[in-house]
Amino acid sequence: MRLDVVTIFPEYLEPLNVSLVGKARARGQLDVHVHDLREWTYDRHNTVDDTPYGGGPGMVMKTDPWGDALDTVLADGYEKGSQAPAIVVPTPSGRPFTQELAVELSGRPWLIFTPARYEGIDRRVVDEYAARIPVYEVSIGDYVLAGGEAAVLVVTEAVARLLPGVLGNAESHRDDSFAPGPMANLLEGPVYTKPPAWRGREIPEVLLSGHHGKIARWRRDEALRRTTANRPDLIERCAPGSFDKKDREM
Ligand SMILES: N#Cc1c(-c2ccc3ccn(Cc4ccccn4)c3c2)n[nH]c1N
Repeated sequence: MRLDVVTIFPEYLEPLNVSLVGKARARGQLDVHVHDLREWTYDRHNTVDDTPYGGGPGMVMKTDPWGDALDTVLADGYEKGSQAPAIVVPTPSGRPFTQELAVELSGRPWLIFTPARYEGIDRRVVDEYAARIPVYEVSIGDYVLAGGEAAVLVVTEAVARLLPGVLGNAESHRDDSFAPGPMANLLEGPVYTKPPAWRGREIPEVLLSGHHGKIARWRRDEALRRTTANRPDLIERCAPGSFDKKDREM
């Protein structure tokens, strides 16, 4: 997968050099290019913003730098053999970024992220490119950030971990919160490791029993308990009859 990021804060994307994404880059599973939007400005102040038409607070990011940057990025990718790009626009007004959307994006060969600042990008930029390639406008949550770079880090990590061979244990996806299967729409339950006792707190006995069926049942019960407590909305999403009455009275 090729990832391009166009930003006025390229240093914000330094975390893409470390940990899971950094290792995937080193193994050649991810080809990441971070671009400084100001390289496509030609005035002495490298201006990327201007006042909003219609008045209102803040500034809007100008069309030309984004158009020139995206044209250059697209030309470079095509020239190097990349195909089927999609643009990902982080925005507070976007569709919720979910595990399902992460799975969809992980199936694409080339993502171009356009994290903006100020009040966002002139709408005509999105309209220009949406006319010829898929554009995903996504929000990582119901809170307001000052820009889209943090969202790029979130989306990139959620997508990269789904790429074949990136997560060491191929089974790890199976128990993901929100992943399809028996744990779909359930949050992960508690996890434990050695020592068996710590400051007088012991491990749930079932986890030391070696009885895989009982352990699986306990984990599912704990996931249901945590989901009921923290995300009752997810319980409603589960298929009717997923849990018998006893399950839900825990
Ligand atoms: N994803 C995501 C986001 C963002 C986000 C993403 C990109 C930009 C570019 C500028 N701003 C500031 C801003 C504040 C208010 C109204 C418009 N724009 C962004 C905020 N906020 N919250 C999320 N879940």
